[in-house]
Amino acid sequence: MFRVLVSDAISEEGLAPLRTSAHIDIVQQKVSEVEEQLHTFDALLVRSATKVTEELLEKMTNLKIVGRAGVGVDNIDIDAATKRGIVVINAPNGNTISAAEHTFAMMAALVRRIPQAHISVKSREWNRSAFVGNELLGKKLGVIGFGRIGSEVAKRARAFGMTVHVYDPFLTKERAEKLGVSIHSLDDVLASADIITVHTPLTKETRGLLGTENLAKTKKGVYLVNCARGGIIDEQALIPFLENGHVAGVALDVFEQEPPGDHPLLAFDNVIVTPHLGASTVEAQLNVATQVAEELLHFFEGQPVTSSINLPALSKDVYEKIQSFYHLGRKLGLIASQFMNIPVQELSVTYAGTVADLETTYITRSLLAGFLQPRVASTVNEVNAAMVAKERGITYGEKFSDETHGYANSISLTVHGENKTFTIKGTHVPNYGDRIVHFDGVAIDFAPEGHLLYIQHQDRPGMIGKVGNVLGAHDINIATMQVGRQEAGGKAMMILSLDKPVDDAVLKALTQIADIETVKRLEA
Ligand SMILES: NC(=O)C1=CN([C@@H]2O[C@H](COP(=O)(O)OP(=O)(O)OC[C@H]3O[C@@H](n4cnc5c(N)ncnc54)[C@H](O)[C@@H]3O)[C@@H](O)[C@H]2O)C=CC1
Ligand SMILES: O=C(O)C(=O)COP(=O)(O)O
Repeated sequence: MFRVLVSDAISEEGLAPLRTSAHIDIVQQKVSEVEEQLHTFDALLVRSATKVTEELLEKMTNLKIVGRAGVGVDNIDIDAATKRGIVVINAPNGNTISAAEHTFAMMAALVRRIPQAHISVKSREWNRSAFVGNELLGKKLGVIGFGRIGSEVAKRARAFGMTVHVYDPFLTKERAEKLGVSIHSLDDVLASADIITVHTPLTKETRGLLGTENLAKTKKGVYLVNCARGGIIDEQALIPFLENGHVAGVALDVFEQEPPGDHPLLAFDNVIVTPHLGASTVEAQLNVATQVAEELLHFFEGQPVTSSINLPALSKDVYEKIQSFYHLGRKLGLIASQFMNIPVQELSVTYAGTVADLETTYITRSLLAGFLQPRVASTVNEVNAAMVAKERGITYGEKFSDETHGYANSISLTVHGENKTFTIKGTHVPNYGDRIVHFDGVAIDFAPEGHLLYIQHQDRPGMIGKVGNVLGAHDINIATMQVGRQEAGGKAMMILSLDKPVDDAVLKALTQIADIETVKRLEA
């Protein structure tokens, strides 16, 4: 049973696919109402109200996934989630149109002073001359951040006969041309626009993007719109520009602190506001809830999630192709880590044959996770493997080789430790399974499954019998046994697959057999 905590208001209809699953238990409560149960939840579903802090994640010890039914994830500590191997997903496009339409509605309301006029008429006044506005036709709209919402706002602006000047450092010329807008520097947009609307995420770079210095570069009489995130326009810095009339009006759907309380900006007649309503439509809420609910179902079924913030994107098609290699990678890492149970500095992974053409980032992350898992107490998975490796000073790299040595595909892992280097190579045989075909310089062939025993010995007659005797005396059944050697009479090895794990006494008894040099337990 998977327990899902839904801590913000999320569309009931969108959650329906989760409700129909017999394996999912949904609890709809605020975090503060379930303090005692926080450690029991596998998933957390939020909008922007719940703050998913490191402190909260610390308490949610069983948490595997955070779903954001919306776009902005600035309320989620992504680094803290990643560190704990918690997948973070969002619904990147379910509310785009609603947010763009709200932005446009705010912009129109701002220049025609609709909210002020509305309040006036409701107060039984009829003062037509007090609410003379401006037309949008022919005006220059400056769009800062030209992603999904910014571009939808621009389309609507063009339909209103506006010219659109865009600043987005990541926007290509081709895309801008296709959408009928022109790219400019930030300074040019600031200096030329009659109305400026911001549509970036809130990041270190965009916090305070419209602060004192940049506001001073805007045209006198400029209108500003922020339906993205509070803080992109610096609220404190804005006040003097409103006081001296440099800024003609501001429309805000979002605030640095939500709710803003008794904020000084609210006192200005030409500041119009809504309580973070950009995504608040029936349509958008159904879209985003359905998107995250479907992703959660995939996740719990062990399928890939497509809109993760902290995992490489993986479609179902690609996932199906890499699935076998993903498991092989994990086994290679796991076995190598136990064999090299010493500090290591570097892992080098080489892909050859058909696997080399696939999305190997994911396979490498799985291999890394397998390698790191026996070394760290907390969960290591594809989400946090790279971060954990970095923390432990382990570097890793991928190589691609044309040399297949007769295998249709192979993954080879070389681990560099202080005084030792170890290489293991595996292949996946369709409809048969994973095989380890090279182990520490010796060609061999065994399945990386279950309780394995590695024995390195001198190549002498009778070794197999001696090992069999010791295991038999301890009532340990051998399922399979593979032998390999570098050369006749030289270094040789056995890999045994056993029905149960061996204890220290058995290891000791095996080590005492003459000509046996090393014995290691390997769990795969
Ligand atoms: N008010 C509301 O209810 C809603 C607000 N939002 C917010 O709207 C914003 C935009 O969302 P989307 O368009 O979906 O995101 P997006 O990721 O599609 O677009 C963001 C764009 O900002 C650009 N960008 C990033 N850093 C920049 C910088 N320093 N300067 C200029 N451009 C920069 C990116 O290149 C990208 O094109 C986000 O902050 C999101 O949280 C989204 C939905 C509803
Ligand atoms: O999706 C976003 O980024 C939003 O800002 C919408 O926030 P909400 O889900 O309405 O709390």
